[in-house]
Amino acid sequence: MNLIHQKLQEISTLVSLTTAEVGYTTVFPSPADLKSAYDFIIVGGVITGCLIAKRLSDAGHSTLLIHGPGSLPNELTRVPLLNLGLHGNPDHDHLYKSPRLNSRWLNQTLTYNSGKDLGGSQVLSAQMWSYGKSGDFTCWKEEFGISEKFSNENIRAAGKIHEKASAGVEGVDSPYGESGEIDLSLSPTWAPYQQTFADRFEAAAASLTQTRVNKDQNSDALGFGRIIHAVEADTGYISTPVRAFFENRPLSDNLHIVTRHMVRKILFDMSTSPPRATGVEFVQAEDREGSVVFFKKATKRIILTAGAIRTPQLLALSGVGSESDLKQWNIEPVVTRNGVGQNLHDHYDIGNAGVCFPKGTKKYVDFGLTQYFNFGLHRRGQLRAPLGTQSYGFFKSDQSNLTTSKHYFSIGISKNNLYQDFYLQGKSSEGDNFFGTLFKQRECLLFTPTLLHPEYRGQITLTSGDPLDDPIVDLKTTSNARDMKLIGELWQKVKRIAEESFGDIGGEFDGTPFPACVQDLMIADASILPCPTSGHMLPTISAMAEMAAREVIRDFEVQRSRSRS
Ligand SMILES: Cc1cc2nc3c(=O)[nH]c(=O)nc-3n(C[C@H](O)[C@H](O)[C@H](O)COP(=O)(O)OP(=O)(O)OC[C@H]3O[C@@H](n4cnc5c(N)ncnc54)[C@H](O)[C@@H]3O)c2cc1C
Repeated sequence: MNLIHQKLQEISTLVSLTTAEVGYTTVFPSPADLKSAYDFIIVGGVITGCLIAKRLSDAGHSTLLIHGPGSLPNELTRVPLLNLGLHGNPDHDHLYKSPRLNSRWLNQTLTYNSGKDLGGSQVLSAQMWSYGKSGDFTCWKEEFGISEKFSNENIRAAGKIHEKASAGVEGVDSPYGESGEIDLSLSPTWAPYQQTFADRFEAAAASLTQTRVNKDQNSDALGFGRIIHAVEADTGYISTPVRAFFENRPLSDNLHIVTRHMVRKILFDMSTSPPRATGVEFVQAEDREGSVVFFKKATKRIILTAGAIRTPQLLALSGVGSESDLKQWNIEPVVTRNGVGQNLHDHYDIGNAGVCFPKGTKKYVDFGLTQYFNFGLHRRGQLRAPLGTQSYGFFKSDQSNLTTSKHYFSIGISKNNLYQDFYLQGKSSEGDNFFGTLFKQRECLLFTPTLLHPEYRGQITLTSGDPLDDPIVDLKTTSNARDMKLIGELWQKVKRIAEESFGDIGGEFDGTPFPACVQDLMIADASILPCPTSGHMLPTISAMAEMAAREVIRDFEVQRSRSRS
């Protein structure tokens, strides 16, 4: 673990210990006080789970949301950037492990971050919101047979309600979209560099993908443009699902939320065909013996939003899984589905490609202690843009030619980024101790070449029949020769752009294509996404959750009016 990370963790642990979970007690009853049956039970309080729970309960359905093993995100982790301190902290991060890679990859074990607290990985995330482009969704339909309902147009329309016009950072006032609970602000641009980078990106994109770059990344096509951050316009806080949907808002009596508990089984009625999900069995997250087991019924539906890793695990443990898993762990089959736990994938990401400018060579706002005070007292300043990321570029392959075997990649530019290598490898005259590097920040850029459509496919494997045990997460990222070749090429391209533009690039690369930042790989809920889009996951999955909630509400309205007539 790097030094800055370690310090941030210490700060966030301290904050966890000192911050009371104020104002939530009535919202979170103890399991003993719950009703025996609800209309809906939602498993996993991630952005999708929180959103659907809010919508269903507001529509009059009694709803139980069960989330574990974490609890509420603590106060200071809402401050952009300090949430990095949760990464690698076992109280807040599942820290899933891959099997050991082979010797060619240095026998390493890869670690995947995944949030434990209510809000799931969004609590750990960088809060960048950009949609993919229409070709991604066409590809879902054409290659994976996904319904037309999940077209780019429908996803964008559903996500639009959270794109709020606001001046997120001083001097920026760009109207965008409507208003919604997830408070999205636009980050400022890197105006002086924007054109230079756009030109350079375009040239590199053209040489790699033989296509042009489209400038408007947030329109149908992807290109170079601004990114939206989930930062509340009023407070500057990160807009987590908990804040967006539950905090300081009148809550419907229809909604009960239980944290620190894990659902360990979905219960089925086997007398119907196909079997019907009727309830859940759950235990306290620390209760490994399962000495107290709770059972709750769902009269209408159970909605699984336990994430890309735990949703397949829970399905398998409940008897909906591959023949081999069910047999190995003596699980009574409900329905055999060999696909459960397969087809796991995400983008490739190479980090650590930073360029630092010595202080004073360019115009920039110093990122010092005053920034923290400024944010703390007035919610102003650079910290209102999490990580200081101010713009982003995406390249794309020819949209008409989009298949999963074609590749995409993106390059991020970031200012005041807190990645270790920025600080420790930059040419700082301020020394490289923690405070020297954190508070005497120079102007930095981050390039993140990303292979958005890799060919590799990984899998989730059960390690036992105990739901509290982590499954093995094996993305098999290094298994595909074409992916490895492309990622190496991308790195070289980015390195060249950085070197030609600004001199030395931080970090050494020996020509071997190794996904260095793979431990920070993002895991989206692969149980609903057939393949990652070329944007970020949060807007797409929250838009899908809006659509799901609407559909469920409509379904039950129709049923109710039928039964009345
Ligand atoms: C470090 C990091 C940075 C990221 N940055 C960005 C970004 O900038 N932009 C972006 O769009 N996306 C980002 N992402 C990705 C984004 O956060 C995820 O795609 C999204 O949160 C995934 O949501 P999910 O529904 O799959 O579930 P997850 O967020 O994985 O959460 C699942 C939750 O369910 C709980 N759970 C699991 N099993 C059970 C059970 N049996 N009972 C009760 N609860 C259970 C888990 O504890 C967990 O908290 C980032 C992710 C990470 C890890």
